Amino acid sequence: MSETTSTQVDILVPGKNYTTSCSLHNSAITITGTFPPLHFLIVHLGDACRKDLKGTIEIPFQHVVASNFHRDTKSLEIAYTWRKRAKGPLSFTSLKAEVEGSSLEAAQDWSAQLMDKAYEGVQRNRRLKVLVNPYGGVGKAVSVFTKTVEPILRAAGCTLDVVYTTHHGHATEIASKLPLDAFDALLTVSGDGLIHEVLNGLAQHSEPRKALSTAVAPIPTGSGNALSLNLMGIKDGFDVVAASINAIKGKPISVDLFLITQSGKSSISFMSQSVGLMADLDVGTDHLRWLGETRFLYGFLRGLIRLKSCNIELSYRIAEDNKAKISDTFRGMRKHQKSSPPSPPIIEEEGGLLQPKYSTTDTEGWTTFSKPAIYVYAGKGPYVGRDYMAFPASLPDDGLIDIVVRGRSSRGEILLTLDEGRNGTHFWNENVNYIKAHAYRMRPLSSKGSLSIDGEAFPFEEFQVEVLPRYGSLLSLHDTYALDSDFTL
Ligand SMILES: Nc1ncnc2c1ncn2[C@@H]1O[C@H](COP(=O)(O)OP(=O)(O)OP(=O)(O)O)[C@@H](O)[C@H]1O
Repeated sequence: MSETTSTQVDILVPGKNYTTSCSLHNSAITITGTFPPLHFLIVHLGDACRKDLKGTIEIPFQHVVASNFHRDTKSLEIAYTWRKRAKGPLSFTSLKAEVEGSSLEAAQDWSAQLMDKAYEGVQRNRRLKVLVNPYGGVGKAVSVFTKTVEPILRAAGCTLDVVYTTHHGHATEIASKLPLDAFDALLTVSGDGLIHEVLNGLAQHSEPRKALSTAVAPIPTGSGNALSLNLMGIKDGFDVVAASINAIKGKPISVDLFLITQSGKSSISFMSQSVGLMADLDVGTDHLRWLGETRFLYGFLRGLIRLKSCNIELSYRIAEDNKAKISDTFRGMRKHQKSSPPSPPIIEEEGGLLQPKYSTTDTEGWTTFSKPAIYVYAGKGPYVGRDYMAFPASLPDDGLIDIVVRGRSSRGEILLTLDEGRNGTHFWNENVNYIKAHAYRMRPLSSKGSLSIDGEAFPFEEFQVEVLPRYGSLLSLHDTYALDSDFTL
């Protein structure tokens, strides 16, 4: 066991035909005893529930969803998540048993202590607004929600207000009128498209800053689930059980958002903007949602066959474009910044949120990128897909946007970069420019092209982007982006 010095409240639990002993430690409970063969086999292959040869399993507190002791029946029920296979997804289960050898008070106290530890520093019984997109991804959101996610949220004592979206724009309508004090968090059972809608709805709220401070938590059921990957990591990013744990136990973190201005209209982006080859991944593959993530590969290959430079003019308000310096800052922040500093008090801005600070005609202090490019990809959050860490130097709240510009290249070179993109090493590729900026602007120099913002198609027309520092709030179990602990630039 990893912890030995701790609260030791043991309870003997004779189940229907087996006996176990539960103990509280510093970071986990242990259940020791003689298990019936099937239960033994299942439990002991687990990773979250570690084993030893004497028949002891360990359940980290973070995996404990609920513990209830029923005095009338003297029964204890512990609901928790665990992995059947070390690299497999999380499953939700519960252990039910009768308590023996302890007083009612001791058992009650033990169960209460377990709950205190399982929810340390976290508000329990969250009030959740849940938006389920029946249309997203491969169309399984409804059954995933009702069969897998909802039982976990209910077991955790959450109050749910569930809406199944009926049309494009529905989530924006709901978020724009959200009664802000009625909910602790807003869950999207969807892909990134619905999150884009939700954030735009919150920005259109009568109290936009307060509305945007509502913590958002994604349950990944779309074809693009980048936000979930960034919050939960590669291993758990597509795991709806892990995402449910995040929804009930994640802590709010502040993140930067982007304000997009195009043709006098403003909107919010939280993830990325792309033109050129990388926009082809999303734009025009919408009708292939049933393919799941494969639609992005199809879009990429189609773009690669047609390969051409994107005819645009890019300019930006630069913060840094020296890769060594960007890398140094990134490593320093990862090392020292375990959690974001507290958010400043919310002050609603006059004239509403969606007022750009930079005029679109301003040129002073703007740098123009003059070389030809195959694509420009700008955004926040390292992963844009499971196989593509587009912005490896991204930090959730540095007040900057990362801009990646791929210079003119052969198809072979691009394929190689794509492979480098799995772990972000394209950052160092000399044909890749990596810029940290406060704002940028893009002007198409021809009428043909694609612009993708957060995976949605936008008109291929001039637009400007500026960072809204720490305007957004997300739930996270990791305080920052969930990268492998050994990841470095
Ligand atoms: N009932 C509905 N019918 C049709 N479209 C809907 C419905 N509800 C939501 N939508 C739209 O579905 C789109 C895709 O949503 P979502 O992000 O959940 O799925 P996705 O497959 O991951 O898409 P993307 O990869 O583009 O983000 C959103 O733009 C949203 O407006």
